[in-house]
Amino acid sequence: MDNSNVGAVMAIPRHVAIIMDGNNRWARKRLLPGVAGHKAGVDAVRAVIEVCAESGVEVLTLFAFSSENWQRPAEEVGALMELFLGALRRETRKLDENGISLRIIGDRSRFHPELQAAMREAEAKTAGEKRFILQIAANYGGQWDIAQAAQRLAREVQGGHLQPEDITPGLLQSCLATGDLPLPDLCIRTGGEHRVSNFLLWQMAYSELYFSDLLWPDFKHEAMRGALADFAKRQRRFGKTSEQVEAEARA
Ligand SMILES: CC(C)=CCC/C(C)=C/CC/C(C)=C/CC/C(C)=C\CC/C(C)=C\CC/C(C)=C\CC/C(C)=C\CC/C(C)=C\CC/C(C)=C\CC/C(C)=C\CC/C(C)=C\COP(=O)(O)OP(=O)(O)O
Ligand SMILES: O=P(O)(O)OP(=O)(O)O
Ligand SMILES: [Mg+2]
Repeated sequence: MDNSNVGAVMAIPRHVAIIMDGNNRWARKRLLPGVAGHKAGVDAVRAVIEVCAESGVEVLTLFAFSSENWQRPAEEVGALMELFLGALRRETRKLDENGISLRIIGDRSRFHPELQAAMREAEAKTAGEKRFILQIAANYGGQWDIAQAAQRLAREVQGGHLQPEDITPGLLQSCLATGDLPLPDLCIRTGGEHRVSNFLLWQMAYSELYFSDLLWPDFKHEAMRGALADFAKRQRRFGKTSEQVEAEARA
């Protein structure tokens, strides 16, 4: 499977994925409740959308809530759900007016019906040919994504529409929640931890990883531009040698 894409040549990532970590620590440092950190994090969301859209990035995927985050205290989970609902109600029109299409990936069945309805409405309102796709991962887990793709394929085999040997990495990839989008070229994690926490496990096979010690609410325009500049300096080899990649660039 060819995992390379145009972004590799132009040095602008087509798809940026971000683990927005460090909101609670940001709040604690200010003696504020954790939810104040999540609220402050929404401004950083706005800043990275602006920088990515103006830089020519096509897809931005933000990890807003993992399949493991249900284990947090009930008050925090409740506050996050309120924040999601508020953002959907407040920001959908602005997204549409700015040529941004919203998509939500993850298992929605566990969300309150009101939140599920707001998600569907926001997606419908912003659907269509857009310059930029904002993808929010909510109740998302990379392991869940691979399992749901396997289930879809198993149903096809069971129905007699597919042979087991037809299941290739490319076919499985097309059944992931991000199936029709380019793979993430750049994956950023803020908050100083160096792990992927069950984010886009399959899709990150060849992503460039960028770790920032900044806590998410502090990751604004300048920090995002710094991450893009760092990406532009990297040589992506996809298994080849430097010499091969350089020769291809000259050709
Ligand atoms: C288009 C184009 C090309 C234009 C060019 C011109 C140009 C520049 C245009 C600019 C466009 C412009 C003006 C943009 C402005 C932006 C705009 C129009 C709107 C802003 C939109 C906005 C604020 C939000 C949009 C989202 C939305 C409408 C709704 C989605 C609702 C939803 C489901 C989620 C919302 C996400 C959100 C807003 C907040 C979530 C809270 C947050 C910040 C982070 C949560 C952090 C958390 C709970 C965990 C951390 C990360 C994680 C999920 C897991 C890993 O961490 P964890 O700690 O669990 O790991 P360990 O246990 O330690 O391992
Ligand atoms: O963004 P969060 O809630 O994961 O914060 P922290 O990592 O500081 O606990
Ligand atoms: Mg965290």
